Amino acid sequence: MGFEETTPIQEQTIPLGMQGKDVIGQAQTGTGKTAAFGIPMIEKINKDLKAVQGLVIAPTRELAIQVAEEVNRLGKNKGIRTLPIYGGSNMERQIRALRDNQIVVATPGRLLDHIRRKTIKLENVHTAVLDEADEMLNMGFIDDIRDILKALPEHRQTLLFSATMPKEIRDIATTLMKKPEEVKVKSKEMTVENIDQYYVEIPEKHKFDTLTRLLDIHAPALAIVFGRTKRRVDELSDGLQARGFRAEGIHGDLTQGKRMSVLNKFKRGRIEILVATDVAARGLDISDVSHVYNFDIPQDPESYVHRIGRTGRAGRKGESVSFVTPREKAQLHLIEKLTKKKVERLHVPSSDEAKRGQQQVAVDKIKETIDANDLNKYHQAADQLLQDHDASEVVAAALKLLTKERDEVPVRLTSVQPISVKGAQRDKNKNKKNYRKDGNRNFKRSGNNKSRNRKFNSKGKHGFQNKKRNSNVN
Ligand SMILES: Nc1ncnc2c1ncn2[C@@H]1O[C@H](COP(=O)(O)OP(=O)(O)OP(=O)(O)O)[C@@H](O)[C@H]1O
Ligand SMILES: [Mg+2]
Repeated sequence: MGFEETTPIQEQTIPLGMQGKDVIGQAQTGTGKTAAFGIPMIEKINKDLKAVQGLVIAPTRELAIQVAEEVNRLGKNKGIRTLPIYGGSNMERQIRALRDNQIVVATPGRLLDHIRRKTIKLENVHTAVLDEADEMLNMGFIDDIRDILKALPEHRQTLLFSATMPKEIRDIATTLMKKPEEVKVKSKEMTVENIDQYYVEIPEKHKFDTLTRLLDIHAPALAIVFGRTKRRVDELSDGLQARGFRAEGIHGDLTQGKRMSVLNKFKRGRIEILVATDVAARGLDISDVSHVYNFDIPQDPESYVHRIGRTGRAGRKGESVSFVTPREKAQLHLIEKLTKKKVERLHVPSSDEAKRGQQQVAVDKIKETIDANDLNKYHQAADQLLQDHDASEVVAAALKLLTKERDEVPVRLTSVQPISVKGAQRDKNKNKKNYRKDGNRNFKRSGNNKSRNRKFNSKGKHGFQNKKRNSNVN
């Protein structure tokens, strides 16, 4: 797969996995936890036994598909096949496919359906993995997980992985495991060092204009904008489209087909902005995501870690910006306490700065075109133009043509209540129920494997450094 060295979590947990130990593995987002459990699982599969021997459980359909794809690639040379099973897809076809796959990656709901209908045989499962384990052991899923684990052989290895692992959840976890080894990759911060983290303090009513300005200034390759509710996501993606961005929304009320198609378009770069609820917060591995915007600050500090972790993966650089209304400052502090990392304040950009940002994109395009050195066909026309016009005039006209001038159509969003720290605690339980069940939180990964040949690195920082205070928001 082009990997040159193991990541720390892989180095520390693969040997334990091989020894048959139960493991709770915690490491930052994008650091290769999938292979950390996938490699030892594949190593222990008996190729000659045509039965399910390894089981991975993941919270969303699309994550199940992505993990199955990665494990499939890892097991390819050994001839080990991995099947994703998830709700919303054809049951009969899954039952047939189950016959020749030795590893299954499943969402809890659909797996329980198969267990209850006795359409899956689990007596040969020797390794079970809970990916995003703290999520899987949270209110929404815990009962299903207990039922699933009961259906597995007593003699088995259980592996739990996540970037976050609150203590209460870890305590529940240990009751489901046999003397687990706890591996926590040592790092100062819970978030990845190569994500530059910023916040803007801003009243609710100015958030949208600020978002579009930041998008113009940052010119992200691919960006994810997180909103708090499904309605919010719909309104945001409509608003962004109205201002000329290629944006689409994804949340639990859309059909499976629609979610898949939006996500695939995003991976191929046919849309540049994915607007999402927390349904897209965990596990998704899309390498070109350069920016994450928390349009609404997350209710749950753990969710912040996962959301911003959609960028800065496998040693790449990333940036995150969280919008905080004045009454939500306490929530930001709670996040900083969990991540042990200070989030830097970013000044709110003015509309002039946004315009300069758009022009800069045009300037960069021109520079890239010059560097590409393929202009022979244009020189004659260029010389002609320069005879008749001043050089600066010609370049300015070219820039004007290349600059996407933003149509500042007014966009009004339904306002939402600010998050209060107390409210966040109270709402937590209520919320977990909302995304329960197989189906609401799902994504797929494309076969986009470019840029695989690389080492993990976390090189020095770069990026915008506009930390001046200024709240000029017109
Ligand atoms: N040793 C390695 N060297 C280089 N790239 C790797 C290595 N191991 C895994 N990767 C790649 O790193 C990316 C991130 O891996 P993965 O999705 O497993 O991260 P994760 O730790 O599960 O993150 P999250 O907490 O967000 O789920 C993937 O594209 C994966 O193929
Ligand atoms: Mg993962």
